[in-house]
Amino acid sequence: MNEPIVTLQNVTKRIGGKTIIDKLSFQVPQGEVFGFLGPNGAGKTTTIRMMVGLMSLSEGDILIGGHSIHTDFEKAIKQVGAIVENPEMYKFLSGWNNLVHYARMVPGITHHRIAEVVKLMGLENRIHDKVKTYSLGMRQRLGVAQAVLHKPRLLILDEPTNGLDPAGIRELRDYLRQLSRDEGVSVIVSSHLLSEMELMCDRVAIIQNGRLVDVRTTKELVQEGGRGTVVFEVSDTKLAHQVLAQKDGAYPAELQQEGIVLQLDREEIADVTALLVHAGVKIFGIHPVTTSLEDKFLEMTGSDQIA
Ligand SMILES: Nc1ncnc2c1ncn2[C@@H]1O[C@H](COP(=O)(O)OP(=O)(O)OP(=O)(O)O)[C@@H](O)[C@H]1O
Repeated sequence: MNEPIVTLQNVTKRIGGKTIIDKLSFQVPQGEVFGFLGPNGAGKTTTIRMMVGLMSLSEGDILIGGHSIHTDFEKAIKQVGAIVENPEMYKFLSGWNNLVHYARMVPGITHHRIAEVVKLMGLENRIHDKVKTYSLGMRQRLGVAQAVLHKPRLLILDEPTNGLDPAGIRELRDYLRQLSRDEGVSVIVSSHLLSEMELMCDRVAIIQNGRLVDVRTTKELVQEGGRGTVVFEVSDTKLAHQVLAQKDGAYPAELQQEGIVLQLDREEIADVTALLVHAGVKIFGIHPVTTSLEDKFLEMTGSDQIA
């Protein structure tokens, strides 16, 4: 693992005698897109507010680029760009003028740098239009552009995909990946949307009730996801059913209107496909019904609060 950009050490937050965050410890390696995943009320926003200095810690420490948020606050926070609540933009100004206005408050930001981030976030064609004419996705990207103007090493976005449609989510993901590649910035995004995290992140920390459940690469989570429901759309469902029935109950299949339905892990999907093709059954489609990350999440947290 690279040197971590963020280290949480036993981070605890109590409000009014209630423990909201309970001894949370994990590290975010540099250069990763890291997901902070948990059901509503798990404590994602509270943790992020502590990471960006908007809220004090009751106990523990957060190191950013090796600097303690307690003893070296200025140096720690200088390395962070963030969108915690909706980014405040002047809707009647252009995107460009919003960035120029913001840049006046931060020493050392040139017009050249503004143009650079505008290009990085794919806003160059519309940057001189008023923000009120922007789509939600464009406003989010303008917010990200603003947050990275000062070249932070770490970008933190709280629920950045809220309200975006799937196309907007994919677009944001691609721009964040590009930003991570081109500027070497590490990105932390929080979400309760598992399918998004799977697409967007290299690694995820899963939290529930203010406690860490697990930290895994999304690849590991998907591979370990266990069995999921898979629908095979085939030319002859009866023949397919017979072929699988001959395998001594190894592949119990249900016949449904849309095809045959089985509970399989990844390896078994390949085996069943080979069996059917070998028996002369045409396969028109193989559709996993739930993503394995979602199954894994339910298994880990026992929560039904997923999107
Ligand atoms: N200022 C506060 N006073 C009392 N309780 C609070 C305060 N802020 C947060 N909480 C509680 O702490 C818990 C965690 O809240 P938090 O907003 O961090 O969760 P979250 O994971 O970001 O959830 P969501 O996805 O709904 O935003 C919740 O039970 C919330 O009610």
